[in-house]
Amino acid sequence: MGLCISSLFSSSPSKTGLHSHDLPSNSSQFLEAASESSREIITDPGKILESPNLKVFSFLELARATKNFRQESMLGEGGFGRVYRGWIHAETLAPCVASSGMTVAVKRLNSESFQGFEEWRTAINFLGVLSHPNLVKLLGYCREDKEHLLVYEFMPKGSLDYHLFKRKEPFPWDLRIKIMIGAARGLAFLHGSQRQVIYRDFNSSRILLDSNYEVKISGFGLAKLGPSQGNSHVTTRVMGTGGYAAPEYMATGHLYVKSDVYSFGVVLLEVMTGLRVLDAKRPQGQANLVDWLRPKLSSKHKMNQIMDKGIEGQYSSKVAIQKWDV
Ligand SMILES: Nc1ncnc2c1ncn2[C@@H]1O[C@H](COP(=O)(O)OP(=O)(O)OP(=O)(O)O)[C@@H](O)[C@H]1O
Repeated sequence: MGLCISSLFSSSPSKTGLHSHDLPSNSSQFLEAASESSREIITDPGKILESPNLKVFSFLELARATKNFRQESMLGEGGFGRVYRGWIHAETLAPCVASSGMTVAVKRLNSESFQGFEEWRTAINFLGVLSHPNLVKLLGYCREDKEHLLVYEFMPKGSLDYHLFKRKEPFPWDLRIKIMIGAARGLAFLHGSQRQVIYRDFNSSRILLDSNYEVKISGFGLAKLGPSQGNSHVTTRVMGTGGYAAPEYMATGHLYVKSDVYSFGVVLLEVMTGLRVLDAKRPQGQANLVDWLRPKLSSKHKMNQIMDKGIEGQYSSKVAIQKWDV
């Protein structure tokens, strides 16, 4: 499988984490106040595996596991393929009948897409060796003729963007906080290895949730190894999701570890306001959440105004403002 990524990491990847000086000021304040995390991050149980521990599935096995990729098994659709619910035996990982064994999410990449293939390969290279409670677990993959598939553990509570923007009742504050802490730990693990990993596409649809609303960062199709020694950034084609990508990366193609931290700050803003980063239906001047709200972030009074009205009373406004007080 092309790159041997595991050899590029140190064996103790989780010591540094997200340092406050790496963060946009608001995110930094949030992380310090909300997670009290430095001690916990040091004992983070993430690890880099010596070699990938992935099952190679046949296409037939995955067709069986997903009931032949039928419509009712579909969980969602991304830019490069569809994701299906499937069932495999928990120990042997062999396909089994629906509702027995363990549920998995099977991503079937569009066979004609070169970018889809690149994302498939990158996801295997990184998730094959990176193991952390806040990163989604890749169980295996399949490559047969033009077919490229990935088999992930199933995340029953869906994605953060669903809970923030699509469900009817407001998503509770305590879960929002819990999720941002989990996401920060996942990113801290990626950033903490000697040869850092830049996730590059951090956004609220990439934050998947297990049955206890524990975060599993998914995707990894755009992940990149961080700069080699002595360099501050890697130069690369501009990719990612509009609204979340750091402006200097968009302008120059220079990708920093801090580019992920910028995206974390954008998701944090979505979590605080309950609003999507980009929404052309909002009044003029408000379509881009960051452009609209950035000037308000330094004012305690204005901060109160931008918090999601649906969760009023669920948090102490003093605490919310303190976290943003810069
Ligand atoms: N492990 C999983 N467990 C449960 N549902 C999942 C899982 N992975 C993906 N999904 C569902 O499938 C949908 C599509 O996922 P996918 O990763 O293909 O989309 P994406 O995030 O837009 O990525 P891309 O556009 O890069 O392919 C997600 O929105 C989610 O609802």
